[in-house]
Amino acid sequence: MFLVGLSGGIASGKSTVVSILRELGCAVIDADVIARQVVQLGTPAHSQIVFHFGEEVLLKNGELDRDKMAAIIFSNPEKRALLNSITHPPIRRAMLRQTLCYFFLGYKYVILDIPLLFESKTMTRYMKHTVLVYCDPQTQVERLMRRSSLSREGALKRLAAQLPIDSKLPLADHVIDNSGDRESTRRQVLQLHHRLKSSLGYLPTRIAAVTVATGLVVLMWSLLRRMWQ
Ligand SMILES: CC(C)(COP(=O)(O)OP(=O)(O)OC[C@H]1O[C@@H](n2cnc3c(N)ncnc32)[C@H](O)[C@@H]1O)[C@@H](O)C(=O)NCCC(=O)NCCS
Ligand SMILES: Nc1ncnc2c1ncn2[C@@H]1O[C@H](COP(=O)(O)OP(=O)(O)OP(=O)(O)O)[C@@H](O)[C@H]1O
Repeated sequence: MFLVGLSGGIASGKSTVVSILRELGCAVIDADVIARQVVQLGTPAHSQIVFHFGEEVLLKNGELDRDKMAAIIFSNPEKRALLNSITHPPIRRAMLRQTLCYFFLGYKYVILDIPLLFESKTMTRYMKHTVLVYCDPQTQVERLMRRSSLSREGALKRLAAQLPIDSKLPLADHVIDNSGDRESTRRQVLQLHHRLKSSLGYLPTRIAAVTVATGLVVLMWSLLRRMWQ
């Protein structure tokens, strides 16, 4: 069993890649989806957000006003660190629970879609493979502006809240370049899928090696005991 960490930059195409991997039957956990669940009305994180940011970050129905929150945190690194400190611990716990569920269901590997994977100092060490969904920064800005109806300035602020995508290239084991069309991305995802599946092939070999080693230890132990008796 192993974990695959998938990341990228904002609007680089992580969700696009994830939907292809899901079509192929892979188990994928999306940190952005969990990030929405952990701040729902009535959760401890929601109360902490209200305590630290005030009721002005809420909609009339009491839910988090995500546009307002985004405007605050993408312009202010201290506020961003504060929101991260509230949301990241429950996000990590929920991801761990979902990962265990997938392993109990028999999945051999689970793909974790974590936007800030390479920004985190520790998370990559739990991943057998890391995947970067790359998109050249110019295309990334254009797609972000189109997708979120943001001004260029607003889009650049969001990019600045993350490590530059080019600096993540040497940190990843696999890169999917989503700067081109969707068909090219699909082809690369299929190749990645084959590579992940073939790395599973090593698992029986490792299990066999551990079994043989354990057998040898037991055999030597019983021989030594007979010699002493
Ligand atoms: C600020 C919030 C309310 C904005 O919500 P919104 O619906 O507009 O965006 P969404 O959640 O879909 O995120 C879109 C993308 O923004 C980027 N992003 C989100 N949060 C952060 C952050 N704290 N730092 C840097 N980039 C971020 C990621 O690339 C993410 O994929 C929301 O992103 C949030 O609660 N962020 C804090 C939790 C977090 O760090 N999430 C990232 C995954 S763990
Ligand atoms: N190859 C592509 N060609 C054209 N448009 C694309 C391509 N890939 C993704 N897009 C579009 O770019 C936008 C961002 O893609 P997507 O939502 O997959 O990125 P993301 O990395 O998941 O974003 P976020 O960081 O916000 O979670 C979407 O509007 C999507 O439809």
